[in-house]
Amino acid sequence: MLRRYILLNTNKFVNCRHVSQSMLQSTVDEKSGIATVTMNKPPVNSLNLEFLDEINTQLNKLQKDKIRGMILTSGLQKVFCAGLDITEFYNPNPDRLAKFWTVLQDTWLSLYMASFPTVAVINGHSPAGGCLFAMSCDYRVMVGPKYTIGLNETKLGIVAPKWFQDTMVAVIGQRKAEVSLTTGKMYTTDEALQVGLIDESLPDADSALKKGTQFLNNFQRISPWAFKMTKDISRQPTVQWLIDNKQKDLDFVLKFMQSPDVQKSLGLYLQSLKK
Ligand SMILES: CCCCCCCCCCC/C=C/C(=O)SCCNC(=O)CCNC(=O)[C@H](O)C(C)(C)COP(=O)(O)OP(=O)(O)OC[C@H]1O[C@@H](n2cnc3c(N)ncnc32)[C@H](O)[C@@H]1OP(=O)(O)O
Repeated sequence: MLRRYILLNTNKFVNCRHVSQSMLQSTVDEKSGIATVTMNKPPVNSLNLEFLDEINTQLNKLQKDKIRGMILTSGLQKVFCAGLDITEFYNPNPDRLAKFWTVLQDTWLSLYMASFPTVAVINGHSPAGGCLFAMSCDYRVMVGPKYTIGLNETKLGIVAPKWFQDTMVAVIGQRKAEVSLTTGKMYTTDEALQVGLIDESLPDADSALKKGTQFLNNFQRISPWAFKMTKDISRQPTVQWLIDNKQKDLDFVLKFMQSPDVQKSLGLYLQSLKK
């Protein structure tokens, strides 16, 4: 559907195509070809099976539409994305858990290897899976100073899978990633900037969106083919393990998540969140 002059979260009217409207809003600026994909699943954009499926479908559609770049952001007040929906793991139905994990693997591959340049405008907290999504974009602009970002899995009594860990290593390096992962460190915006987990920190969402757009505009003078080949070569070592081990990764998660110790930790963590 083509709609002109719709209001974007920058409070500016722009010429754009409205692609979808549900838990995910996607608009494409017709002049620049840049899509803004806004996650809008209250209260915290937690990634459950249906939401992940919608994100993956949208990423594949944007790829087919040959957009020139994408900004991934949140429509919520103070959360970019709270990570994977923990209720998918707690007392799971094995069939649903298998579908959930498979869609997560596919969504990550679609985002990490997107043929177009991607920017995460991190306008709220971004733990665990939220941090994974941000790290999978080509550039990260975060609104500071009050939000946090990191892979906090050990704090839940669980383990970040190899491909989560490898994604962090690719962004901040082996040593910093190891300390960050083992301690389940959640970084403040300033700390994240210092360690290289984010590329820029801006005081408000509007300036962060502008900065993200500026980054994407760099690619107006770069051939999409040259961009994609370069990104493929750079990211291939990080994705190859999952491509070769999707079933093994899934089998491990199914077994791990059904173990009584892990269920106990998750139950306690869920309870602490409710408090
Ligand atoms: C050898 C190899 C082994 C490999 C084995 C692999 C095993 C699998 C690995 C799985 C990897 C997991 C990745 C993840 O992403 S797990 C999710 C981690 N996320 C978190 O810890 C975030 C928790 N949430 C928060 O910290 C806060 O909610 C947040 C800062 C994001 C926002 O705070 P705020 O005060 O705004 O909101 P509330 O805390 O009041 O939350 C509102 C309601 O939302 C519920 N909630 C929050 N987060 C989640 C979530 N991730 N999933 C489900 N539900 C969530 C929260 O309970 C509140 O609910 P109620 O309104 O009902 O109280």
